[in-house]
Amino acid sequence: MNAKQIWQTTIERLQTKVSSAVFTTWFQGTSALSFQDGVFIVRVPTTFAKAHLEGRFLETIRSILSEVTGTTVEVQFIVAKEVPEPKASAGTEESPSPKRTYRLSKGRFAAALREKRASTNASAINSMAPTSPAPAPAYRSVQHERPKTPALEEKQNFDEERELRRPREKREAREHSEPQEMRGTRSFRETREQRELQEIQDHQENHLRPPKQMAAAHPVQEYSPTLPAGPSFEGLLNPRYTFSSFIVGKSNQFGHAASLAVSENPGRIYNPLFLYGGVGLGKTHLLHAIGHAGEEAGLNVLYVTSEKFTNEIINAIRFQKTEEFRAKYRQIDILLVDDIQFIAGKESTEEEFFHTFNTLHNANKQIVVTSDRPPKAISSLQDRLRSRFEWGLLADVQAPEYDHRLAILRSKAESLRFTVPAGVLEYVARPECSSVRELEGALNRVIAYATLHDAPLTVPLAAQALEHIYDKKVASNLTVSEVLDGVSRYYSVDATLLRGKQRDRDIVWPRQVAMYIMREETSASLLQIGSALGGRDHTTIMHGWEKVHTEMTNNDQIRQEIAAVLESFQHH
Ligand SMILES: Nc1ncnc2c1ncn2[C@@H]1O[C@H](COP(=O)(O)OP(=O)(O)OP(=O)(O)O)[C@@H](O)[C@H]1O
Repeated sequence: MNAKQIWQTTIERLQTKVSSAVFTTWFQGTSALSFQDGVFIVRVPTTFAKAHLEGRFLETIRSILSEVTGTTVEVQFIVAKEVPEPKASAGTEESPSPKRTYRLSKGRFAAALREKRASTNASAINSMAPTSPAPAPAYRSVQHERPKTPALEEKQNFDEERELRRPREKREAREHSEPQEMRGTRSFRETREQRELQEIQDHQENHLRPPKQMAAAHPVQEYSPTLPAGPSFEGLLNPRYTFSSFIVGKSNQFGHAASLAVSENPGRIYNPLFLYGGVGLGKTHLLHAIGHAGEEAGLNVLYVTSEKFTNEIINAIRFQKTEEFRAKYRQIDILLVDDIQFIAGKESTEEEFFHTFNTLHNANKQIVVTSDRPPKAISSLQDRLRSRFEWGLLADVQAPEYDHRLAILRSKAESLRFTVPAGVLEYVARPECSSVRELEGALNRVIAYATLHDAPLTVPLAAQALEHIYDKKVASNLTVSEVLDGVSRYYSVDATLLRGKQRDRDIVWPRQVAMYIMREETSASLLQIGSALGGRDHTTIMHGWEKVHTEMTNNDQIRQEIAAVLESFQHH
Protein backbone atom coordinates (compact mmCIF):
# COMPACT_ATOMS: atom_id res chain seq x y z
CA MET A 1 0.00 0.00 0.00
CA ASN A 2 1.27 3.48 -0.76
CA ALA A 3 0.71 6.47 1.49
CA LYS A 4 -2.41 7.50 -0.33
CA GLN A 5 -4.01 4.09 0.07
CA ILE A 6 -2.98 3.90 3.71
CA TRP A 7 -4.57 7.27 4.40
CA GLN A 8 -7.69 6.34 2.47
CA THR A 9 -8.12 3.25 4.62
CA THR A 10 -7.31 5.19 7.76
CA ILE A 11 -9.88 7.86 7.22
CA GLU A 12 -12.50 5.33 6.22
CA ARG A 13 -11.97 3.72 9.61
CA LEU A 14 -11.97 7.09 11.26
CA GLN A 15 -15.28 7.82 9.67
CA THR A 16 -16.87 5.06 11.68
CA LYS A 17 -15.53 6.51 14.92
CA VAL A 18 -16.63 10.13 14.67
CA SER A 19 -19.83 11.89 13.72
CA SER A 20 -20.26 12.76 10.10
CA ALA A 21 -20.17 16.47 10.94
CA VAL A 22 -16.82 16.07 12.64
CA PHE A 23 -15.57 13.94 9.82
CA THR A 24 -16.51 16.46 7.17
CA THR A 25 -15.17 19.38 9.10
CA TRP A 26 -11.80 17.99 10.01
CA PHE A 27 -10.94 15.14 7.67
CA GLN A 28 -12.54 15.89 4.35
CA GLY A 29 -9.77 18.14 3.09
CA THR A 30 -6.82 16.09 4.28
CA SER A 31 -4.49 13.98 2.17
CA ALA A 32 -1.38 11.87 2.50
CA LEU A 33 1.86 13.60 1.71
CA SER A 34 4.38 10.87 2.41
CA PHE A 35 5.19 7.86 4.55
CA GLN A 36 8.87 7.39 5.19
CA ASP A 37 10.93 5.97 8.05
CA GLY A 38 7.84 5.41 10.19
CA VAL A 39 6.69 9.02 9.82
CA PHE A 40 3.40 9.59 8.12
CA ILE A 41 2.85 13.13 6.90
CA VAL A 42 -0.66 14.36 6.35
CA ARG A 43 -1.49 17.52 4.50
CA VAL A 44 -4.30 19.55 6.08
CA PRO A 45 -6.06 22.57 4.64
CA THR A 46 -5.71 25.09 7.46
CA THR A 47 -3.58 25.94 10.43
CA PHE A 48 -6.62 25.66 12.56
CA ALA A 49 -7.39 22.18 11.27
CA LYS A 50 -3.80 21.21 12.05
CA ALA A 51 -4.07 22.49 15.62
CA HIS A 52 -7.39 20.77 16.08
CA LEU A 53 -6.27 17.44 14.65
CA GLU A 54 -3.15 17.50 16.79
CA GLY A 55 -5.13 18.43 19.86
CA ARG A 56 -8.00 16.02 19.49
CA PHE A 57 -7.27 13.24 17.08
CA LEU A 58 -3.54 12.58 17.11
CA GLU A 59 -3.75 9.45 19.21
CA THR A 60 -6.69 8.01 17.32
CA ILE A 61 -5.04 8.64 13.98
CA ARG A 62 -1.75 7.22 15.16
CA SER A 63 -3.36 4.06 16.42
CA ILE A 64 -5.40 3.50 13.25
CA LEU A 65 -2.37 4.15 11.09
CA SER A 66 -0.41 1.65 13.13
CA GLU A 67 -3.22 -0.88 12.71
CA VAL A 68 -3.36 -0.32 8.97
CA THR A 69 0.39 -0.48 8.40
CA GLY A 70 1.14 -3.09 11.03
CA THR A 71 3.96 -0.98 12.42
CA THR A 72 4.42 1.92 14.85
CA VAL A 73 3.76 5.19 13.10
CA GLU A 74 4.47 8.79 14.01
CA VAL A 75 2.11 11.35 12.50
CA GLN A 76 2.82 14.87 11.38
CA PHE A 77 0.41 17.41 9.95
CA ILE A 78 1.48 19.99 7.45
CA VAL A 79 -0.68 22.88 6.34
CA ALA A 80 -1.36 22.76 2.60
CA LYS A 81 0.05 26.16 1.85
CA GLU A 82 3.32 25.28 3.57
CA VAL A 83 3.89 22.45 1.15
CA PRO A 84 4.78 23.10 -2.46
CA GLU A 85 2.20 21.99 -4.96
CA PRO A 86 2.81 18.27 -5.47
CA LYS A 87 3.67 17.01 -8.92
CA ALA A 88 2.06 13.81 -10.08
CA SER A 89 5.46 12.34 -10.76
CA ALA A 90 7.28 9.24 -9.83
CA GLY A 91 8.82 9.33 -6.42
CA THR A 92 5.86 10.93 -4.75
CA GLU A 93 2.95 9.00 -3.49
CA GLU A 94 0.71 11.98 -3.64
CA SER A 95 -2.64 11.81 -5.27
CA PRO A 96 -2.17 12.48 -8.97
CA SER A 97 -4.51 15.42 -9.13
CA PRO A 98 -4.65 18.27 -6.66
CA LYS A 99 -8.36 18.45 -7.33
CA ARG A 100 -8.95 14.98 -6.01
CA THR A 101 -10.85 14.61 -2.79
CA TYR A 102 -11.69 11.41 -1.06
CA ARG A 103 -14.38 9.28 -2.56
CA LEU A 104 -16.02 7.88 0.48
CA SER A 105 -18.15 4.85 0.33
CA LYS A 106 -20.52 5.95 3.03
CA GLY A 107 -21.69 8.95 4.97
CA ARG A 108 -24.15 11.54 3.93
CA PHE A 109 -21.52 14.22 3.66
CA ALA A 110 -19.57 12.28 1.16
CA ALA A 111 -22.78 11.76 -0.77
CA ALA A 112 -23.62 15.42 -0.54
CA LEU A 113 -20.18 16.38 -1.67
CA ARG A 114 -20.34 14.01 -4.59
CA GLU A 115 -23.63 15.62 -5.54
CA LYS A 116 -21.94 18.95 -5.31
CA ARG A 117 -19.16 17.77 -7.55
CA ALA A 118 -21.67 16.63 -10.07
CA SER A 119 -23.53 19.88 -10.05
CA THR A 120 -20.68 22.33 -9.87
CA ASN A 121 -17.44 22.75 -11.68
CA ALA A 122 -13.97 21.74 -10.72
CA SER A 123 -13.20 24.87 -8.80
CA ALA A 124 -15.72 23.81 -6.20
CA ILE A 125 -13.77 20.66 -5.70
CA ASN A 126 -10.65 22.70 -5.61
CA SER A 127 -12.00 24.75 -2.79
CA MET A 128 -12.26 21.61 -0.73
CA ALA A 129 -9.12 19.97 -1.90
CA PRO A 130 -6.03 19.94 0.20
CA THR A 131 -4.10 22.15 -2.12
CA SER A 132 -6.57 25.00 -2.08
CA PRO A 133 -5.26 28.10 -0.37
CA ALA A 134 -5.71 27.62 3.33
CA PRO A 135 -8.23 29.88 5.01
CA ALA A 136 -5.60 30.80 7.54
CA PRO A 137 -7.69 33.45 9.05
CA ALA A 138 -9.39 31.47 11.48
CA TYR A 139 -6.22 30.72 13.25
CA ARG A 140 -5.64 34.34 13.98
CA SER A 141 -8.51 34.57 16.32
CA VAL A 142 -7.13 31.66 18.26
CA GLN A 143 -4.17 33.77 19.25
CA HIS A 144 -4.31 34.93 22.79
CA GLU A 145 -2.64 38.23 22.46
CA ARG A 146 -5.13 40.96 22.91
CA PRO A 147 -4.60 44.59 23.22
CA LYS A 148 -4.31 45.84 19.64
CA THR A 149 -6.12 43.29 17.60
CA PRO A 150 -7.64 44.14 14.24
CA ALA A 151 -10.98 43.62 15.89
CA LEU A 152 -10.29 46.33 18.37
CA GLU A 153 -9.20 48.63 15.59
CA GLU A 154 -12.41 47.82 13.86
CA LYS A 155 -14.48 48.70 16.89
CA GLN A 156 -12.64 51.93 17.18
CA ASN A 157 -13.44 52.62 13.59
CA PHE A 158 -17.07 51.89 14.31
CA ASP A 159 -17.01 54.54 16.98
CA GLU A 160 -15.49 57.09 14.67
CA GLU A 161 -17.80 56.16 11.89
CA ARG A 162 -20.78 56.62 14.08
CA GLU A 163 -19.74 60.15 14.75
CA LEU A 164 -19.63 60.72 11.02
CA ARG A 165 -23.14 59.29 10.86
CA ARG A 166 -21.87 56.47 8.83
CA PRO A 167 -24.56 53.92 8.14
CA ARG A 168 -24.25 50.54 9.69
CA GLU A 169 -22.31 48.02 7.69
CA LYS A 170 -24.01 45.02 6.30
CA ARG A 171 -22.48 41.98 7.80
CA GLU A 172 -23.27 39.68 4.94
CA ALA A 173 -21.93 42.04 2.29
CA ARG A 174 -18.84 42.63 4.35
CA GLU A 175 -18.23 38.94 4.82
CA HIS A 176 -18.30 38.40 1.13
CA SER A 177 -16.30 41.42 0.20
CA GLU A 178 -13.44 41.22 2.61
CA PRO A 179 -10.41 39.03 2.22
CA GLN A 180 -10.68 35.77 4.04
CA GLU A 181 -7.73 36.63 6.23
CA MET A 182 -9.87 39.21 7.92
CA ARG A 183 -12.52 36.72 8.85
CA GLY A 184 -12.79 35.57 12.38
CA THR A 185 -10.74 38.42 13.72
CA ARG A 186 -13.48 40.71 14.86
CA SER A 187 -14.12 39.32 18.23
CA PHE A 188 -11.29 40.60 20.31
CA ARG A 189 -11.87 38.63 23.43
CA GLU A 190 -13.59 35.30 23.18
CA THR A 191 -13.64 32.18 25.19
CA ARG A 192 -11.88 29.26 23.68
CA GLU A 193 -15.16 27.61 22.89
CA GLN A 194 -16.61 30.69 21.25
CA ARG A 195 -13.51 30.93 19.13
CA GLU A 196 -13.67 27.33 18.16
CA LEU A 197 -17.33 27.61 17.29
CA GLN A 198 -16.55 30.51 15.08
CA GLU A 199 -13.68 28.67 13.50
CA ILE A 200 -15.90 25.74 12.69
CA GLN A 201 -18.52 28.02 11.23
CA ASP A 202 -15.90 29.70 9.06
CA HIS A 203 -14.53 26.32 8.13
CA GLN A 204 -17.98 25.04 7.13
CA GLU A 205 -18.64 28.16 5.12
CA ASN A 206 -15.31 27.99 3.34
CA HIS A 207 -15.68 24.38 2.46
CA LEU A 208 -19.26 24.40 1.39
CA ARG A 209 -19.27 27.65 -0.49
CA PRO A 210 -20.09 27.25 -4.16
CA PRO A 211 -17.48 28.35 -6.69
CA LYS A 212 -19.12 31.58 -7.69
CA GLN A 213 -19.21 32.63 -4.12
CA MET A 214 -15.53 31.95 -3.80
CA ALA A 215 -15.03 34.30 -6.69
CA ALA A 216 -17.09 36.91 -4.93
CA ALA A 217 -14.94 36.76 -1.86
CA HIS A 218 -12.71 39.44 -3.30
CA PRO A 219 -12.58 42.95 -2.07
CA VAL A 220 -15.22 45.20 -3.52
CA GLN A 221 -13.78 47.14 -6.41
CA GLU A 222 -12.66 50.66 -5.78
CA TYR A 223 -14.49 53.49 -7.41
CA SER A 224 -13.78 53.65 -11.05
CA PRO A 225 -15.46 56.28 -13.11
CA THR A 226 -15.98 54.07 -16.12
CA LEU A 227 -18.25 51.12 -16.22
CA PRO A 228 -16.76 48.13 -17.98
CA ALA A 229 -18.72 46.69 -20.84
CA GLY A 230 -21.26 44.03 -20.03
CA PRO A 231 -22.70 43.14 -16.66
CA SER A 232 -20.67 44.62 -13.88
CA PHE A 233 -21.02 45.24 -10.21
CA GLU A 234 -19.66 47.89 -7.99
CA GLY A 235 -20.35 45.99 -4.83
CA LEU A 236 -20.35 42.35 -5.83
CA LEU A 237 -23.58 40.44 -5.70
CA ASN A 238 -23.74 37.66 -3.22
CA PRO A 239 -24.27 34.48 -5.22
CA ARG A 240 -26.31 33.01 -2.38
CA TYR A 241 -28.90 35.74 -2.72
CA THR A 242 -31.02 34.46 -5.55
CA PHE A 243 -34.74 34.07 -6.05
CA SER A 244 -34.40 30.32 -5.81
CA SER A 245 -32.82 30.47 -2.37
CA PHE A 246 -35.42 32.94 -1.10
CA ILE A 247 -38.13 31.27 0.92
CA VAL A 248 -41.46 32.91 0.38
CA GLY A 249 -44.03 33.21 3.13
CA LYS A 250 -46.88 35.49 4.08
CA SER A 251 -44.55 38.10 5.48
CA ASN A 252 -42.55 38.64 2.32
CA GLN A 253 -44.69 37.43 -0.55
CA PHE A 254 -45.52 40.93 -1.70
CA GLY A 255 -41.90 42.08 -1.71
CA HIS A 256 -40.89 38.87 -3.42
CA ALA A 257 -43.60 39.09 -6.11
CA ALA A 258 -42.76 42.72 -6.80
CA SER A 259 -39.05 41.93 -7.07
CA LEU A 260 -39.70 39.02 -9.37
CA ALA A 261 -41.94 41.12 -11.59
CA VAL A 262 -39.29 43.83 -11.78
CA SER A 263 -36.60 41.31 -12.61
CA GLU A 264 -38.71 39.99 -15.46
CA ASN A 265 -39.59 43.43 -16.82
CA PRO A 266 -36.85 45.81 -15.73
CA GLY A 267 -37.71 49.45 -16.30
CA ARG A 268 -41.18 48.67 -17.53
CA ILE A 269 -43.26 48.16 -14.41
CA TYR A 270 -42.90 49.31 -10.83
CA ASN A 271 -40.19 51.86 -11.33
CA PRO A 272 -38.78 52.59 -8.85
CA LEU A 273 -39.34 49.60 -6.63
CA PHE A 274 -38.96 50.62 -3.02
CA LEU A 275 -38.45 47.65 -0.69
CA TYR A 276 -38.63 48.39 3.00
CA GLY A 277 -38.74 46.54 6.30
CA GLY A 278 -36.85 45.73 9.49
CA VAL A 279 -33.31 44.51 9.95
CA GLY A 280 -32.27 41.17 8.52
CA LEU A 281 -35.54 40.35 6.77
CA GLY A 282 -34.28 39.77 3.25
CA LYS A 283 -34.33 43.15 1.49
CA THR A 284 -30.73 42.91 0.38
CA HIS A 285 -31.33 39.32 -0.63
CA LEU A 286 -34.15 40.41 -2.97
CA LEU A 287 -32.08 43.30 -4.28
CA HIS A 288 -29.26 40.96 -5.21
CA ALA A 289 -31.71 38.47 -6.71
CA ILE A 290 -32.95 41.20 -9.06
CA GLY A 291 -29.32 41.96 -9.86
CA HIS A 292 -28.57 38.34 -10.73
CA ALA A 293 -31.56 38.17 -13.03
CA GLY A 294 -30.42 41.36 -14.74
CA GLU A 295 -26.93 40.00 -15.08
CA GLU A 296 -28.24 36.83 -16.65
CA ALA A 297 -30.19 38.95 -19.13
CA GLY A 298 -26.92 40.69 -20.06
CA LEU A 299 -27.88 44.04 -18.56
CA ASN A 300 -25.58 46.53 -16.86
CA VAL A 301 -26.39 46.11 -13.21
CA LEU A 302 -24.94 48.21 -10.48
CA TYR A 303 -25.41 47.38 -6.82
CA VAL A 304 -24.27 49.99 -4.38
CA THR A 305 -24.91 50.79 -0.77
CA SER A 306 -26.01 54.33 -0.11
CA GLU A 307 -22.84 54.71 1.92
CA LYS A 308 -20.75 53.83 -1.10
CA PHE A 309 -22.81 56.11 -3.28
CA THR A 310 -22.23 58.93 -0.82
CA ASN A 311 -18.49 58.30 -0.69
CA GLU A 312 -18.29 58.29 -4.44
CA ILE A 313 -20.04 61.59 -4.69
CA ILE A 314 -17.81 63.12 -2.07
CA ASN A 315 -14.74 61.85 -3.90
CA ALA A 316 -16.06 62.90 -7.27
CA ILE A 317 -16.64 66.41 -5.97
CA ARG A 318 -13.30 66.50 -4.21
CA PHE A 319 -11.37 65.31 -7.26
CA GLN A 320 -13.51 67.22 -9.73
CA LYS A 321 -14.77 64.07 -11.36
CA THR A 322 -18.48 64.66 -11.21
CA GLU A 323 -18.84 64.30 -14.96
CA GLU A 324 -17.26 60.84 -14.86
CA PHE A 325 -19.42 59.97 -11.90
CA ARG A 326 -22.55 60.95 -13.80
CA ALA A 327 -21.45 59.18 -16.94
CA LYS A 328 -20.83 56.02 -14.99
CA TYR A 329 -24.18 56.02 -13.26
CA ARG A 330 -26.06 56.88 -16.37
CA GLN A 331 -25.03 53.90 -18.41
CA ILE A 332 -26.65 51.50 -15.99
CA ASP A 333 -29.69 49.42 -16.87
CA ILE A 334 -30.54 48.42 -13.32
CA LEU A 335 -29.46 50.51 -10.35
CA LEU A 336 -29.77 48.80 -6.97
CA VAL A 337 -29.23 50.99 -3.93
CA ASP A 338 -29.20 49.45 -0.48
CA ASP A 339 -30.23 51.32 2.66
CA ILE A 340 -31.30 54.49 0.92
CA GLN A 341 -32.41 56.00 4.23
CA PHE A 342 -28.79 56.88 4.94
CA ILE A 343 -28.64 59.50 2.20
CA ALA A 344 -31.33 61.51 3.96
CA GLY A 345 -30.01 64.83 5.15
CA LYS A 346 -26.83 64.61 3.07
CA GLU A 347 -27.47 67.45 0.75
CA SER A 348 -25.05 66.87 -2.09
CA THR A 349 -25.74 63.14 -2.10
CA GLU A 350 -29.47 63.69 -2.29
CA GLU A 351 -28.98 66.24 -5.02
CA GLU A 352 -26.85 63.92 -7.13
CA PHE A 353 -29.08 60.97 -6.49
CA PHE A 354 -32.06 63.03 -7.58
CA HIS A 355 -30.42 63.77 -10.94
CA THR A 356 -29.23 60.20 -11.39
CA PHE A 357 -32.70 58.98 -10.57
CA ASN A 358 -34.35 61.29 -13.09
CA THR A 359 -31.95 60.45 -15.88
CA LEU A 360 -32.32 56.71 -15.37
CA HIS A 361 -36.05 56.88 -14.88
CA ASN A 362 -36.56 58.99 -18.01
CA ALA A 363 -34.55 56.43 -19.95
CA ASN A 364 -36.76 53.62 -18.58
CA LYS A 365 -33.92 52.13 -16.62
CA GLN A 366 -34.86 50.22 -13.51
CA ILE A 367 -34.18 51.59 -10.05
CA VAL A 368 -34.63 49.50 -6.92
CA VAL A 369 -33.90 50.80 -3.47
CA THR A 370 -34.19 49.34 -0.01
CA SER A 371 -34.79 51.10 3.24
CA ASP A 372 -35.53 50.23 6.83
CA ARG A 373 -38.71 52.33 6.65
CA PRO A 374 -41.16 53.72 4.08
CA PRO A 375 -40.32 57.01 2.34
CA LYS A 376 -42.72 59.05 4.41
CA ALA A 377 -40.98 57.93 7.58
CA ILE A 378 -37.55 59.11 6.40
CA SER A 379 -37.87 62.45 8.03
CA SER A 380 -35.00 64.45 6.61
CA LEU A 381 -35.40 63.23 3.04
CA GLN A 382 -36.07 65.98 0.49
CA ASP A 383 -39.72 66.00 -0.53
CA ARG A 384 -38.92 65.73 -4.22
CA LEU A 385 -37.01 62.49 -3.61
CA ARG A 386 -39.68 61.15 -1.31
CA SER A 387 -42.34 61.75 -3.92
CA ARG A 388 -40.21 60.05 -6.56
CA PHE A 389 -39.81 57.00 -4.39
CA GLU A 390 -43.56 56.91 -4.04
CA TRP A 391 -44.08 57.02 -7.81
CA GLY A 392 -43.37 53.37 -8.28
CA LEU A 393 -44.24 50.54 -5.98
CA LEU A 394 -43.68 50.42 -2.24
CA ALA A 395 -43.35 46.85 -1.02
CA ASP A 396 -42.73 45.90 2.56
CA VAL A 397 -41.04 42.85 4.03
CA GLN A 398 -42.19 41.75 7.46
CA ALA A 399 -40.78 39.39 10.06
CA PRO A 400 -41.57 35.77 9.24
CA GLU A 401 -44.10 33.90 11.31
CA TYR A 402 -43.34 30.52 12.88
CA ASP A 403 -43.99 28.21 9.92
CA HIS A 404 -42.08 30.48 7.64
CA ARG A 405 -39.14 30.57 10.04
CA LEU A 406 -39.16 26.82 10.08
CA ALA A 407 -39.13 26.64 6.29
CA ILE A 408 -36.22 29.06 6.13
CA LEU A 409 -34.29 27.00 8.65
CA ARG A 410 -34.98 23.81 6.75
CA SER A 411 -33.68 25.33 3.57
CA LYS A 412 -30.63 26.74 5.31
CA ALA A 413 -29.80 23.37 6.88
CA GLU A 414 -30.14 21.76 3.49
CA SER A 415 -27.82 24.26 1.89
CA LEU A 416 -25.28 23.49 4.61
CA ARG A 417 -25.74 19.79 3.82
CA PHE A 418 -26.81 18.99 7.34
CA THR A 419 -29.69 16.82 8.35
CA VAL A 420 -31.11 18.66 11.32
CA PRO A 421 -33.89 16.87 13.23
CA ALA A 422 -37.28 18.58 13.05
CA GLY A 423 -37.31 19.11 16.82
CA VAL A 424 -34.08 21.05 16.67
CA LEU A 425 -35.35 23.23 13.84
CA GLU A 426 -38.51 23.86 15.84
CA TYR A 427 -36.45 24.85 18.82
CA VAL A 428 -34.30 27.26 16.82
CA ALA A 429 -37.41 28.77 15.22
CA ARG A 430 -38.54 30.14 18.59
CA PRO A 431 -39.97 33.63 18.52
CA GLU A 432 -36.88 35.25 20.05
CA CYS A 433 -35.24 35.15 16.65
CA SER A 434 -37.53 37.25 14.55
CA SER A 435 -34.97 38.39 12.00
CA VAL A 436 -33.86 35.88 9.42
CA ARG A 437 -30.26 36.87 9.96
CA GLU A 438 -30.54 35.97 13.63
CA LEU A 439 -32.25 32.76 12.73
CA GLU A 440 -29.41 31.79 10.42
CA GLY A 441 -26.87 32.70 13.09
CA ALA A 442 -28.67 30.55 15.65
CA LEU A 443 -28.73 27.53 13.36
CA ASN A 444 -25.07 27.95 12.46
CA ARG A 445 -24.24 28.07 16.10
CA VAL A 446 -26.16 24.91 16.92
CA ILE A 447 -24.48 22.99 14.08
CA ALA A 448 -21.06 24.26 15.04
CA TYR A 449 -21.72 23.40 18.67
CA ALA A 450 -22.62 19.81 17.77
CA THR A 451 -19.54 19.53 15.60
CA LEU A 452 -17.29 20.90 18.26
CA HIS A 453 -18.61 18.56 20.90
CA ASP A 454 -18.82 15.68 18.52
CA ALA A 455 -22.39 15.23 19.69
CA PRO A 456 -25.65 14.48 17.87
CA LEU A 457 -27.92 17.39 17.05
CA THR A 458 -30.60 17.21 19.72
CA VAL A 459 -32.95 19.70 21.31
CA PRO A 460 -31.04 19.79 24.63
CA LEU A 461 -27.85 20.45 22.72
CA ALA A 462 -29.54 23.25 20.77
CA ALA A 463 -30.81 24.70 24.03
CA GLN A 464 -27.31 24.60 25.44
CA ALA A 465 -25.83 26.18 22.33
CA LEU A 466 -28.35 28.98 22.37
CA GLU A 467 -28.83 29.54 26.06
CA HIS A 468 -26.92 32.81 26.05
CA ILE A 469 -29.00 34.12 23.23
CA TYR A 470 -32.42 32.73 24.10
CA ASP A 471 -32.41 32.59 27.85
CA LYS A 472 -30.40 35.62 28.78
CA LYS A 473 -33.31 37.35 30.46
CA VAL A 474 -34.12 34.35 32.61
CA ALA A 475 -30.74 33.43 33.94
CA SER A 476 -29.46 36.60 35.43
CA ASN A 477 -29.70 38.22 38.83
CA LEU A 478 -26.49 40.15 38.47
CA THR A 479 -25.74 43.42 40.20
CA VAL A 480 -24.11 46.42 38.54
CA SER A 481 -20.93 45.98 40.51
CA GLU A 482 -20.68 42.33 39.50
CA VAL A 483 -21.04 43.41 35.89
CA LEU A 484 -18.42 46.09 36.31
CA ASP A 485 -15.98 43.60 37.81
CA GLY A 486 -16.80 40.94 35.26
CA VAL A 487 -16.34 43.24 32.28
CA SER A 488 -13.17 44.64 33.77
CA ARG A 489 -11.81 41.11 34.22
CA TYR A 490 -12.88 39.94 30.80
CA TYR A 491 -11.29 42.81 28.91
CA SER A 492 -8.46 43.31 31.42
CA VAL A 493 -9.34 46.95 31.86
CA ASP A 494 -9.26 48.33 35.36
CA ALA A 495 -12.72 49.11 36.77
CA THR A 496 -11.57 52.62 37.69
CA LEU A 497 -10.83 53.21 34.01
CA LEU A 498 -14.29 51.97 33.07
CA ARG A 499 -15.72 54.47 35.52
CA GLY A 500 -13.35 57.22 34.41
CA LYS A 501 -13.49 59.75 31.64
CA GLN A 502 -10.76 58.41 29.43
CA ARG A 503 -11.81 58.00 25.80
CA ASP A 504 -9.01 55.61 24.92
CA ARG A 505 -10.13 53.18 22.34
CA ASP A 506 -9.38 50.13 24.50
CA ILE A 507 -11.61 51.46 27.22
CA VAL A 508 -14.59 52.80 25.32
CA TRP A 509 -15.86 49.48 23.98
CA PRO A 510 -15.64 47.55 27.29
CA ARG A 511 -17.35 50.50 28.96
CA GLN A 512 -20.17 50.33 26.43
CA VAL A 513 -20.41 46.58 26.91
CA ALA A 514 -20.76 47.20 30.65
CA MET A 515 -23.58 49.67 29.94
CA TYR A 516 -25.31 47.16 27.73
CA ILE A 517 -25.03 44.26 30.15
CA MET A 518 -26.06 46.37 33.12
CA ARG A 519 -29.17 47.47 31.29
CA GLU A 520 -29.99 44.03 29.95
CA GLU A 521 -29.04 41.82 32.84
CA THR A 522 -29.60 43.77 36.01
CA SER A 523 -32.63 45.45 37.47
CA ALA A 524 -30.75 48.74 37.88
CA SER A 525 -32.25 51.95 36.49
CA LEU A 526 -30.37 54.08 33.97
CA LEU A 527 -29.60 56.49 36.79
CA GLN A 528 -28.09 53.71 38.91
CA ILE A 529 -26.09 52.40 35.96
CA GLY A 530 -24.85 55.91 35.23
CA SER A 531 -23.75 56.33 38.80
CA ALA A 532 -22.02 52.92 38.88
CA LEU A 533 -20.11 54.02 35.81
CA GLY A 534 -18.68 57.21 37.27
CA GLY A 535 -21.69 59.51 37.26
CA ARG A 536 -22.65 59.34 33.59
CA ASP A 537 -26.03 60.58 32.55
CA HIS A 538 -28.79 58.41 31.21
CA THR A 539 -28.36 59.51 27.57
CA THR A 540 -24.75 58.31 27.63
CA ILE A 541 -25.84 54.96 29.00
CA MET A 542 -28.53 54.67 26.34
CA HIS A 543 -26.02 55.59 23.67
CA GLY A 544 -23.65 52.86 24.90
CA TRP A 545 -26.47 50.34 25.09
CA GLU A 546 -27.62 51.21 21.59
CA LYS A 547 -24.12 50.97 20.18
CA VAL A 548 -23.63 47.42 21.49
CA HIS A 549 -27.16 46.42 20.61
CA THR A 550 -26.70 47.58 17.00
CA GLU A 551 -23.41 45.77 16.71
CA MET A 552 -24.96 42.62 18.07
CA THR A 553 -27.83 42.85 15.64
CA ASN A 554 -25.53 43.17 12.68
CA ASN A 555 -22.66 40.99 13.65
CA ASP A 556 -22.95 37.46 14.96
CA GLN A 557 -19.42 37.57 16.28
CA ILE A 558 -20.17 40.53 18.47
CA ARG A 559 -23.20 38.71 19.75
CA GLN A 560 -21.05 35.73 20.55
CA GLU A 561 -18.56 38.01 22.22
CA ILE A 562 -21.20 39.41 24.53
CA ALA A 563 -22.36 35.87 25.24
CA ALA A 564 -18.77 35.02 26.10
CA VAL A 565 -18.52 37.98 28.47
CA LEU A 566 -21.66 36.79 30.23
CA GLU A 567 -20.40 33.25 30.30
CA SER A 568 -17.18 34.41 31.91
CA PHE A 569 -19.22 35.81 34.81
CA GLN A 570 -20.33 32.31 35.65
CA HIS A 571 -16.79 31.15 36.23
CA HIS A 572 -16.33 33.53 39.15
N1 LIG B 1 -37.02 34.66 2.92
C1 LIG B 1 -35.75 34.33 3.04
N2 LIG B 1 -35.31 33.14 2.59
C2 LIG B 1 -34.02 32.78 2.73
N3 LIG B 1 -33.08 33.55 3.30
C3 LIG B 1 -33.47 34.75 3.76
C4 LIG B 1 -34.80 35.20 3.65
N4 LIG B 1 -34.88 36.41 4.21
C5 LIG B 1 -33.66 36.72 4.64
N5 LIG B 1 -32.80 35.73 4.37
C6 LIG B 1 -31.38 35.67 4.73
O1 LIG B 1 -31.23 36.43 5.94
C7 LIG B 1 -30.02 37.15 5.92
C8 LIG B 1 -30.30 38.62 6.11
O2 LIG B 1 -31.01 39.11 4.98
P1 LIG B 1 -30.72 40.54 4.31
O3 LIG B 1 -29.31 40.93 4.46
O4 LIG B 1 -31.27 40.51 2.93
O5 LIG B 1 -31.60 41.44 5.25
P2 LIG B 1 -31.93 42.98 5.13
O6 LIG B 1 -33.41 43.08 5.21
O7 LIG B 1 -31.28 43.59 3.95
O8 LIG B 1 -31.31 43.51 6.48
P3 LIG B 1 -30.63 44.92 6.83
O9 LIG B 1 -31.72 45.88 6.92
O10 LIG B 1 -29.95 44.64 8.12
O11 LIG B 1 -29.68 45.21 5.74
C9 LIG B 1 -29.36 36.83 4.59
O12 LIG B 1 -28.44 35.79 4.77
C10 LIG B 1 -30.51 36.36 3.72
O13 LIG B 1 -30.09 35.44 2.74
